Formats: sequence, C-alpha cells, structure tokens
Amino acid sequence: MTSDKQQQITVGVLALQGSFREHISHMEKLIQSLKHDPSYANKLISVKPVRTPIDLQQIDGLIIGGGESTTISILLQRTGLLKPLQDLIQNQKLPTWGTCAGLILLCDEVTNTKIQLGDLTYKTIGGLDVSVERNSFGRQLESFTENVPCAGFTNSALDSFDCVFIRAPVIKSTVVSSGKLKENSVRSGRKVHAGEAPAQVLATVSRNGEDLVVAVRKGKILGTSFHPELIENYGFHKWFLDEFVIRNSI
Ligand SMILES: NC(=O)CC[C@H](N)C(=O)O
Repeated sequence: MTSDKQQQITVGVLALQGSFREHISHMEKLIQSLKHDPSYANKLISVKPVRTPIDLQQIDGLIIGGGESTTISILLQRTGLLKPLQDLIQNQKLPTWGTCAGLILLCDEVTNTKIQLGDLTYKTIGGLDVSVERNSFGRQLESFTENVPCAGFTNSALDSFDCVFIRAPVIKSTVVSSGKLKENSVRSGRKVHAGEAPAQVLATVSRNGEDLVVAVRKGKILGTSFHPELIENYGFHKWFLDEFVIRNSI
C-alpha cells in the first residue's frame, strides 16, 4: 500500500530504437536496490518506456539511450514526439540524460552527419548549446572501454568509471556559433537565452595530447558520449536520479 505522503517519481526511457532495454533494466535494478534504503522510504520510484506523446505525461525525468541517432531522429518525427520533447526539454526543463546517440540528439549543433534521411531531414531535439561531432573516434571497430576520471560528478562512486565508447561522439565546442554552418552539419535552431550558463565539462579522454570532451552538463541536461547502461554499475543511473530528477522535484 502506498501512504499519502509517498512521492511518485517516474523516469521515462525513450524506447524507439537502441539501448533502451538496458537503461530500463538498470533503472529497475537500481530501484530494487533502493527499496530498503531509508532515504528513499517516502518515494515511489518507477521507470516506464516512452514511445508516444501520451507516454510523456507525468514523467519527472527522461533517458535517451545509445543507438543510431539518424534512425531515432526519423522515429521521433514519425511518432510526433519531436515537438513535445523539444518543449519539455528546452522550455520546461525536464531533467534529461542522453547517452551517445541520445547525447547527439540533445545537442544544438551536430557535425559529420547525414542530413537527408529518405523523405525527412536529420533533426535534433536540442537544448544543449554545444557542437558535437558524430563518430568522432572512427568506426565500430574502433570502439573501446576506458577508465575515465569523472571529477565533475558529485557522487564519489563515479570518481573513475569504466566507460564504453561505441562509434562515440565528441563535444567539439561548448558554444554554438551563429556563423555559417559547416558542410554535413545541422543545428536545432534553438535560440540561446541571454545569460544562459554554458555547458559544464564533466569528463574528458586524452588523445594525442588533446583532451576530448565526453561528458557535459547544462542545467537539467546531462550528456555522455559513453554508455553506463552497458556495464554492471548503477552509479551513474543513481547519480542522474538523485542529482537531476529527485533534486528537481523537491
Ligand atoms: N553508440 C551509439 O549510440 C552510436 C551513435 C551513432 N554513432 C550515431 O551517430 O548515432
């Protein structure tokens, strides 16, 4: 039985394509592990797949997993989810976490991409005013796992974390210029509000003496190039739940 005082918290997982089952399973295991934790005693936490605009009702946070961002972009447009998601994330500040393809879809500028997708064009949800390069580490064969120090996270379980990179993107700039768009690039068209704080860099990996940005946060949006849903560690999901979803709802 749920007492009147229990606070319902629902995390949605976009379930159109890609690693949504893994995110749902991680959230379910995390919720199970919190069942006997007194700090969550007054909370009724659940996770649900999001496939249509109606599924967006009554969610307190959203995870967009990895996969193929071109395919997810097509499906977002075909299901009518793109516009309501843009409104929820850009204007209503729904706590949202994107991993890999999910991160790409949250960026205001995407480079190294196909633009024409059959009868549709590549559209991102936007909200993170950063420029992201798709497939930045190369092809599927160049996928790798690396222990990345995640100093920007306020959860010591994440001090360093085994990060899985699969045809991963890199954030090339934390400011989207208003200049001419490069070839094979798209922008969300979102207007950045005056005084909007820039994205904060949370983690980098070093390649040829260069620090490549692989995790950022801006307000209620979290983006990671890697896939915490693919390793047996729920620390990242817990951090998103605590820091973004629950803190937001208090
Ligand atoms: N693992 C992933 O999510 C890969 C992302 C993919 N390269 C894309 O651009 O959509």
